[in-house]
Amino acid sequence: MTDTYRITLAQLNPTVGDLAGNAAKALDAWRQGRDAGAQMVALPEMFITGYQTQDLVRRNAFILDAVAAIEKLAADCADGPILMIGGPAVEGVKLHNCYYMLQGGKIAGRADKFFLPNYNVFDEVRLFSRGAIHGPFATQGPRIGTPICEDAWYPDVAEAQVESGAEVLLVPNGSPYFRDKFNIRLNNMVARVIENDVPLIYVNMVGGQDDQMFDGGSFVLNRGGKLALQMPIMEEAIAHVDLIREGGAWVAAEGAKAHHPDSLEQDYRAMVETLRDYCGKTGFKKVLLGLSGGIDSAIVAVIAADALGPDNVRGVMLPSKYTSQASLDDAQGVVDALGCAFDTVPISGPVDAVGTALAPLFDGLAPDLTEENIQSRMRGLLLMAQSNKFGEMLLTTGNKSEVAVGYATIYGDMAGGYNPIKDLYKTRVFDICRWRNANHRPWMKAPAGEMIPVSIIDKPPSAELRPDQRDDDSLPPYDILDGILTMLVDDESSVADCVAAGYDRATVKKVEHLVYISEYKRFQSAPGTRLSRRAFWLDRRYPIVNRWRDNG
Ligand SMILES: Nc1ncnc2c1ncn2[C@@H]1O[C@H](COP(=O)(O)OP(=O)(O)OC[C@H]2O[C@@H]([n+]3cccc(C(=O)O)c3)[C@H](O)[C@@H]2O)[C@@H](O)[C@H]1O
Ligand SMILES: Nc1ncnc2c1ncn2[C@@H]1O[C@H](COP(=O)(O)OP(=O)(O)OP(=O)(O)O)[C@@H](O)[C@H]1O
Ligand SMILES: NC(=O)CC[C@H](N)C(=O)O
Repeated sequence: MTDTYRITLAQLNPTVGDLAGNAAKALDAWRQGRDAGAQMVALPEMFITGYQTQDLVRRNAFILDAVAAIEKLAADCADGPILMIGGPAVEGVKLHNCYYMLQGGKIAGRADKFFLPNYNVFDEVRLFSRGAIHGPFATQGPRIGTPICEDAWYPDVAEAQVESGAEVLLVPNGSPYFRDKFNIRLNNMVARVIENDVPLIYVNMVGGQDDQMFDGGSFVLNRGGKLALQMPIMEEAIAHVDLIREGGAWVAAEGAKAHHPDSLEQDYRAMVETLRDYCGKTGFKKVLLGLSGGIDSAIVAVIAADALGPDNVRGVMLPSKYTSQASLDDAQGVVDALGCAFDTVPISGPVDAVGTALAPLFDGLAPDLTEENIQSRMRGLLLMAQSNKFGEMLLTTGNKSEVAVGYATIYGDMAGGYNPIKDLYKTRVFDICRWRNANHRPWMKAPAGEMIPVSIIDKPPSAELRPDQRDDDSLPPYDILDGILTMLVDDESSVADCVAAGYDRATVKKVEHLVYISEYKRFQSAPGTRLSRRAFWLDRRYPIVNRWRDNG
């Protein structure tokens, strides 16, 4: 028995399915821990496979490969600290989400997850079986209980482990970001510490996976709930925590406490990091986007340049006869500030050609939305042609307000592979633009300063698909629209609740209707960064065919 015990916390970014790559990262962290004199190195939940695996983890061959990668890792780490790593395991016909202890060249133990989250973005009951609550792991230092992520959000698992002798809790996590989630995590972990009177070590994963951002922010709490160490958010980090036995109980030595930025900065960084990881992990080095001179495409260009570097972003202006000089100037202003490439491809010729092709069929019919949408679809076609030719992924630029009410053209401006602002309401797009113009951080690859010209922020939003068009011709003003959407979508409020909050009933009913009838568009839309706990895709799953309306 020793009276001090060093644990290395490895807040790292795995890639789903990259078993060899994830094992190499784990081995590197283990070496860093060994070189720092640690007795244990702790990685997050399901690190060997990456997270979330979704149905990939139901494939037998994948599970066998993952377990083989863990066994190889055990052999590679035979001589030195214990390695703790998350991964799947099969027990009879049951599949478990587990935390493995690798020691002495082999798998020395395994704890299975008890509480399987099955809400919002999680479907773990579909994937895994509940395990039995596992007792603490014996070490040369403290006995360590390991509730796995959701296990630590309820009292039962930690309590059972401490009752059976755990002196420290080590919680491996795959906990994805939504705005202000850190405090929810902290409150839950403080509760476990107070209930059980033991220190708690919380190790979270970091990095983007499809829509989700795993935001790291690992930490250590001492008895009484006092913060002993806090790691940075949204970046890889390694930290060592020394546990010291004092009067029969273990105490974590005070360590560095990284600053956590405010929610605007966290949202912005989540959009940058998820786009960076989406491109990096799928193999894209470059992106392109239609740059209209409007605010949505401007902020997406800046996010992309911060994620990939301005050299890897290309803006394309596709003017029509309705495009104003101000829009041309504003689009130019964004690329000048960012220093990224810019091309212009006028659409009037191909739009006229489509009109000519359809003229015999449309003869005698008045122009309407059909012709407006052809412009948008022509832009989608021309942008996708460039994506094919140059290997650049097309970004799509619809904000959450537009995505919610279907204010976008299917197969037109909805064309594209990833949408970083999909979960950002229009009113918050303005806040984010002002924030980025005034702030710069080392993780941003684009220059500091005013990347979004003030003229873009100040002008009324317009799709410019007909003369003098403005978004508020078709939609309520964005402050009202976003207020209603926040209630209907994010808070799941009733129509009556919205009216009680002061919104006009007819406007609420119109917005409700638009949300329901645009489900088919969202079903066919690009994935995008999740920033809230009600992002479109996994948090909110509605039928496409649906005649019910709230008449309250
Ligand atoms: N449930 C359902 N399942 C499958 N398909 C369904 C459907 N309901 C309608 N549809 C189909 O969808 C079509 C209507 O959708 P869609 O073609 O998108 O056209 P639609 O939604 O009617 O018009 C596009 C709207 O987006 C606005 N907008 C805003 C900002 C930018 C842009 C831009 O393009 O740059 C556009 C534009 O002003 C207009 O209000 C219909 O032709 C119908 O066939
Ligand atoms: N003239 C254009 N040139 C290039 N792309 C365009 C043009 N017009 C529209 N697009 C593309 O279609 C998208 C949707 O247009 P929309 O008008 O909704 O957005 P925006 O112009 O960026 O912002 P805002 O809504 O504030 O005007 C744009 O973000 C852009 O990617
Ligand atoms: N992986 C998990 O069990 C995640 C669930 C957990 N409550 C979280 O989001 O932090």
